[in-house]
Amino acid sequence: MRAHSLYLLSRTASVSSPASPCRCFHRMGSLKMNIPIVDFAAFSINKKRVSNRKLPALSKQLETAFTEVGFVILKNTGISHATVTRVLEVSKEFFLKSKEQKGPFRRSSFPESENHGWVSLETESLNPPRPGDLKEAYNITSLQSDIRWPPDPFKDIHTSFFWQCKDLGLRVLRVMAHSLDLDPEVFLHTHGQIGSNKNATTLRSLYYPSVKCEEAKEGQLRCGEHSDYGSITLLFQGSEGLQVLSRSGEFIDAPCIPGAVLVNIADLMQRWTSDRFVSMRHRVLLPTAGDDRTRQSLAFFVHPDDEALISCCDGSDKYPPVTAGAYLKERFSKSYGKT
Ligand SMILES: O=C(O)CCC(=O)C(=O)O
Ligand SMILES: [Fe+2]
Repeated sequence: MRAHSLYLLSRTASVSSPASPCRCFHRMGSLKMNIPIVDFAAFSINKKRVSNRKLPALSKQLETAFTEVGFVILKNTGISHATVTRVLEVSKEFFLKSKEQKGPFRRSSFPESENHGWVSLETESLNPPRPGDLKEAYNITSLQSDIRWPPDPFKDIHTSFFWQCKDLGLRVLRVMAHSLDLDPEVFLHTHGQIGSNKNATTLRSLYYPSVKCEEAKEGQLRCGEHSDYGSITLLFQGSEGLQVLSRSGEFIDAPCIPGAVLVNIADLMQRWTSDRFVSMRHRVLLPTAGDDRTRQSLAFFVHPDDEALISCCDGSDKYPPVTAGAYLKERFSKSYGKT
């Protein structure tokens, strides 16, 4: 699902007139994207053993969501709202520190893990023609014992959340394999090294500071239009603000349901499934004028192991085989190209 217009303005949002100093997009109405809500209790991470009885129905629901919308909302995953709130709270303590305190954790200061670390405001453009995104992020890609961490309890809280997300991500992938009539283990084998330096899976804590939209640059957003790069993404939103591109080409507000997890297909998975599962673009607009609230979210980007060779699972040659590591390197070079 690639859309080609420069900034992808949508009918649900309009840019303020040139005469106005305010550069916000203004949301019109309260239409919400119709994303299927699926009860994942049968595969909850709290269940040591899962019964396959519910697998056919569940895999059908995921198949419908991922072929038609590219997104699904999972309830009863076993990751509690309280856990998410605590991770957001501890992350925020870090983001509120001074630049000097955050500097030593900057992305690119961890030679053993290229994507790991703090991303400062306007450093990344997820839609490269736009100015840098008005967000900060902390990427946790490496859990090696010698990696430096911000002060306690950052490490423990984020590490424990990382493992919960890994568990949930692998359970979702198992159900997806069933949806695609593949060996149930196929995605598990290709995602065997999550948490090691041989796999790029990343827990990213995002912080969108308060913005005065009249001070933003022309075309600048909190998070530019993009699709994710890996296999699937688990997204935990602290508050509303995400918009998702519909199949009819409009950006529509995604619901934010406390305790639920938004899961989307990412680009490598779309390629892997020969476009059967769709990786849809999404974005976070600037707040409307006078809204000085900050926003937070947690994204868990699930990636195959760097060495995993991704070729179309239907046996077609729609896309040439590519290793997950090489593909990701190419994508990062574009989104961080302007630094
Ligand atoms: O903050 C959000 O809700 C979305 C962030 C996102 O899409 C991303 O970082 O890839
Ligand atoms: Fe994203």
